[in-house]
Amino acid sequence: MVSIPKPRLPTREEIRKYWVNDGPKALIIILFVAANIALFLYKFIEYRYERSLVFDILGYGVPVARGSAMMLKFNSAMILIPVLRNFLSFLRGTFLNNYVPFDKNIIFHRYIAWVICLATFVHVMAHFRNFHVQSTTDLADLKLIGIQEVPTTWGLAFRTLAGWTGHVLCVAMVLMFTSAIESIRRPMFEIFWFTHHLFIVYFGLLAVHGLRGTLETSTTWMWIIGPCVLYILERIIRLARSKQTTMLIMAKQHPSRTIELRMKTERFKYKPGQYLFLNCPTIARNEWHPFTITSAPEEDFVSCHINVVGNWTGKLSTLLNPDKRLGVVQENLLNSPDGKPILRIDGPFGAASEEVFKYKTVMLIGAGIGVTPFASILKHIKFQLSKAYSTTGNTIEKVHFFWICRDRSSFEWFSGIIGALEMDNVNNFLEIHPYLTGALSAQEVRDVMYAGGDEEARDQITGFSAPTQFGRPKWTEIFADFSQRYAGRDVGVFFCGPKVLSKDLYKHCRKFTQTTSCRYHYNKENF
Ligand SMILES: Cc1cc2nc3c(=O)[nH]c(=O)nc-3n(C[C@H](O)[C@H](O)[C@H](O)COP(=O)(O)OP(=O)(O)OC[C@H]3O[C@@H](n4cnc5c(N)ncnc54)[C@H](O)[C@@H]3O)c2cc1C
Ligand code: HEM
Repeated sequence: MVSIPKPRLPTREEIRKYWVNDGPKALIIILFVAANIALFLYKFIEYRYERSLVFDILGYGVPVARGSAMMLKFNSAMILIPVLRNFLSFLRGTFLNNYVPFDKNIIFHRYIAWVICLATFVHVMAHFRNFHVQSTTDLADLKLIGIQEVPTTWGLAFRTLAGWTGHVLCVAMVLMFTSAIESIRRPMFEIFWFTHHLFIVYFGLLAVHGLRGTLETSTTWMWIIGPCVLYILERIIRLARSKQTTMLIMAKQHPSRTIELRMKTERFKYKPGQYLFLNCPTIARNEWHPFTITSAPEEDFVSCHINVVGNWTGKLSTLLNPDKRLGVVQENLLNSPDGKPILRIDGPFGAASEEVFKYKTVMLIGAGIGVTPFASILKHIKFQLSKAYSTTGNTIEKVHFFWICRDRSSFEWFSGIIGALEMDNVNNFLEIHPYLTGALSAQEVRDVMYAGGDEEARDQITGFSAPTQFGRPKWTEIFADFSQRYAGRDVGVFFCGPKVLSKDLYKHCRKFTQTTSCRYHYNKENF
């Protein structure tokens, strides 16, 4: 006979392990859902039971429309918070960072948006029912609830402030939502970006939508004014920063379609792992693209490494390197040939990789250009090492750096920094694990086979003393090994690269946190 285990409460250790990767997000979602249910019920109950005269005359349409409107006010106030980049970067520096998963901001923004979508649907359906009921109710009954004439359905839908603004709001939302779904946003980012600015229409119309309400005075503006003011401040800060002069001190073309930019701008203070937005007015006046900062705060310039993948990055590469040369292609440039500033910078902004310094043991996993956040972090550690690392407050004891590249040339731009770190490897703090996932060309195979002399001690692909492994990392074996080495410890896992690999790593972190005494804290960045 199969025995069914008795249900039991989770132990403190089980809760602790669950909390490691899923706790903060789950808690916020529970609070968010509870707040929505509570707000809906609060208004629903008021119009169903306390103002029952309205209910007796117009039926369920009113309490449902009021309940969903309450949700819309709350969620419209909330939706701006996760996109206040400067505000969130500030909050990351406070105690809240221990409880709030700030790097999941866009996920929350999307969740809130979909709740808005659901509440809008319910609200619109309930109002269409109301319009029908109102247009077929006796005037004497309508007068009891303050309505002075029997309206038509058409009149209610299009000739009232709430009616026409509601319809325009729906059209704006359909455009915003359809252009924001991943299959449109990824390949047509600009279309998404410009359509998304219909949020200005959204907030403008939302503020006035209920102003001529017959049943109660509209309070929507009170809900949204705070976040809107914060958002306007955010845009003012971005604008002010973008006006600062930026000098392109060097542009260097690397072999792997990567262009390195070294810039100097006024008052630009950042932490390792942060990112910035770049704008090139010659290419597009209003287009800002995010790039991770690859220099360390100790350096006297700000650098980014840009993979040429599409329209904007392609145009930037052509502007800076029209002859497609390798090496340094521009120096000390302030303006483009058309006289406009060559580059404008907005930032810095906080990212998941900033959290690296919270852990003693970390796994940094960079795939392809996803290695950029770790460039700044590793360089920063190198600078700290050279000035008595242990006294600076940084506590990292062990860094496992997994670097996964498809071709040999992709190792080129960053290998100098890693090589230098390897030489300076105090207490063996850095272990490098290079992986080459693509095949070598015939020439590369010859180079590797016939290289000799002193070079033999070093890996022929990367130049590191750690040998390059061919193929993809075997994560199950790696995690099993680390779980023994770091038993009982908290290990920060930081990944930047493609989504599929991110999902795989996340699964491994969860599984090995649940099944071993090692606690893996997963953090990711997706470009
Ligand atoms: C936080 C962050 C840090 C990044 N760091 C780096 C880096 O260090 N090096 C690097 O090479 N790339 C980085 N990227 C990716 C880089 O922003 C895009 O490759 C670049 O914007 C592509 O623009 P495009 O017009 O040439 O390509 P497109 O063909 O238009 O787009 C290629 C991809 O980039 C995305 N994308 C396009 N425009 C934007 C934009 N304005 N904002 C966000 N995503 C966009 C698209 O969704 C698409 O997936 C980062 C992205 C993010 C979000
Ligand atoms: C009523 C609905 C929505 C409103 C009012 C809204 C509002 C905003 C605002 C104000 C921004 C910030 C723009 C900036 O500062 O540069 C933004 C960004 C963004 N929104 Fe929305 N949005 C809505 C719906 C959605 C939906 C449905 C999705 C996706 C499914 C989405 C995905 C995004 C993304 C990916 C960003 C970019 C964030 C970043 O990179 O900083 N939004 N949105």
